[in-house]
Formats: sequence, structure tokens, C-alpha cells
Amino acid sequence: MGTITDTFNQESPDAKIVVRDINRVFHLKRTKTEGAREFIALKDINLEVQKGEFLVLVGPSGCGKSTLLDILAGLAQPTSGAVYIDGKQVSGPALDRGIVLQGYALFPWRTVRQNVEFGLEIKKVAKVERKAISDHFISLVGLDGFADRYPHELSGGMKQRVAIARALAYDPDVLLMDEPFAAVDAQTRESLQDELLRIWEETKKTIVFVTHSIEEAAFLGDRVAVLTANPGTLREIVKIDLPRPRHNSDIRSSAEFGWVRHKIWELLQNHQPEIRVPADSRPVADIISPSAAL
Ligand SMILES: Nc1ncnc2c1ncn2[C@@H]1O[C@H](COP(=O)(O)OP(=O)(O)OP(=O)(O)O)[C@@H](O)[C@H]1O
Repeated sequence: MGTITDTFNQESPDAKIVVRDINRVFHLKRTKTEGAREFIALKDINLEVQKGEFLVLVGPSGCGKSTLLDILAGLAQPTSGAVYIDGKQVSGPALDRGIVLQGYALFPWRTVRQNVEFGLEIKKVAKVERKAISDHFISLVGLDGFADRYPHELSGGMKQRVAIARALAYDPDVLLMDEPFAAVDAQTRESLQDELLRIWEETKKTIVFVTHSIEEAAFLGDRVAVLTANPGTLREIVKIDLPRPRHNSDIRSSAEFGWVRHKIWELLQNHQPEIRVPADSRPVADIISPSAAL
């Protein structure tokens, strides 16, 4: 019997997700000024995500981050190439993958608890067990006392916590997150990032996280995959060697963090990264303008 490695050239035996030669082409309709044409949204994407790894995807608007995440989720099919999770080709959505999207996507007619229990109902978990599980995850995301509230009675940050609890509750191995914190204010965003890292350390999920924010990518990721647009290609994967645990630390203000952020920023500027020693001795974090966060 052939091994997984034989089948699709998996490089690492610990890979949870293997993305092989993914291309995604959209067929654009004819307009008044242009004939029908093809648009290459993703070109030759190859990637492996290790078990328990936190991988972040960054790139300019339109580079295909959401398209790639949808393919990982099984919500969209690649034009060519394939995704394998635990050696099995992804052919559609499944409960081994939890998805958290921007804009919460909660069911407005369900309470917090009913939202969190949704996947468990699909799995036909018994009511008593469902309650124990939802209690655990509602508490894990810091929403004790809010189980009976409806989404419209919650703040944006709280809704996002419910979405995370809902995705975690049915115990997927992989969590796919598409700009989950984009709609909340800066302070809430930092506390949700802290919360997510704490939960990740506790649950050991494999996470693929899409963001526009260099700061967020550097803070969260074990590695950051930088994509470029037109066509969407994988430019480079940056390994983030910042120490963990990072949550509830002041790592964001360290010089090392500034260097990491700068490196990702340079890659996004579409020229080769180079480590420049600043003329003065201030930490790079103090020199880079805030606009480095896209
Ligand atoms: N159904 C579609 N038909 C045609 N083109 C599409 C379709 N869906 C996406 N695209 C194009 O594919 C490219 C990638 O889109 P995608 O949403 O994946 O980018 P993104 O990196 O997530 O962007 P953003 O950061 O702005 O959310 C874009 O240029 C988009 O216009």
C-alpha cells in the first residue's frame, strides 16, 4: 500500500494540511469594453500546515486569501490541484474544519447557547452533553452569564467570541478564520487576539488565519505566508521566532516584534526583503510608520 508521501509529495510527516499545486481561475463575463476572459485568482499555491500550527495568510486586497480559505474549507473547488487534510482529499465542507468569518455569521434567532450548540445538534449529541459542552466553551471565550442573550443584545467583540465558541464546540481539528477581528475596535481586537492565543495553547488546534494586518499576523503566527496579487501567488513564508506564550505579554512593543513586522511589510511592498540597520539607534518598532499595518 502506498504511503501518503507517495500520493502527493507531502514533505513533512507532521503536516495536517497539504495544499498542492492549487490554481483557481474565474471566467469573467464579456463587458461593453472587453470580451469574455479568464482571471487567475490563485496560481500554483503549494503549502503545508503542521499539526497544531498557527499559520497566517497576509496579502493585498484581491490576492486570493479568501478564495484559498474557501478551498481549504471545501466551500469552493480549485480549478486544478488539491487540498489534503490528514491525507484525505478535501471534496466539500466537513465537521473536521471549523470556520469563523468576518461579520460573525451568527443565527440571529438563536441565543448564544443555541448558536454554540448548533454543530453539536447536527452531530446529534444528546441534550445534557450539549449543555455541558456549550457551558465549557461559553466560559472559555469569557461569556459566562450571556448564554441566554440573543446576538443583537451583544457587542461586536462578544459576537465574535460566540462565533469562535461555536466553531470550537464541535471539536474540529482545524480552525479556518477569515479576518475574524476586522469589524471590532483596536482595543477589542487586541483582547480577542490574546483570547484566541490562550484558547489555541489550550486546545492545540491547527489554525489558518487570514488578515490584512501585519501587526496581527506577526503577533499570532508561527509562520506568516505572504501572498501577492495578480495573479495570487505565494511569495514567501516567514517563520516567526518570537517567544510564546505571547498573549497578555508586552511583546507587541518589543524591538524583535518590530523587526518581524518590518520583514512582512517589506515582502508586501513587492521588493526583496533586506535587513537595514537604521541610521539611529531607536528600535525599528519606533521607526516604522503605523501605516505598516495595512
Ligand atoms: N466569483 C468570482 N468571480 C470572479 N472573480 C472573483 C470571484 N471571486 C473572487 N474573485 C476575484 O478573485 C480575486 C481574489 O479574491 P479574494 O476574495 O480571494 O481576495 P482576498 O485576498 O480575500 O481579498 P480581500 O483582502 O479584499 O478580502 C479578486 O480579484 C476577486 O475579484
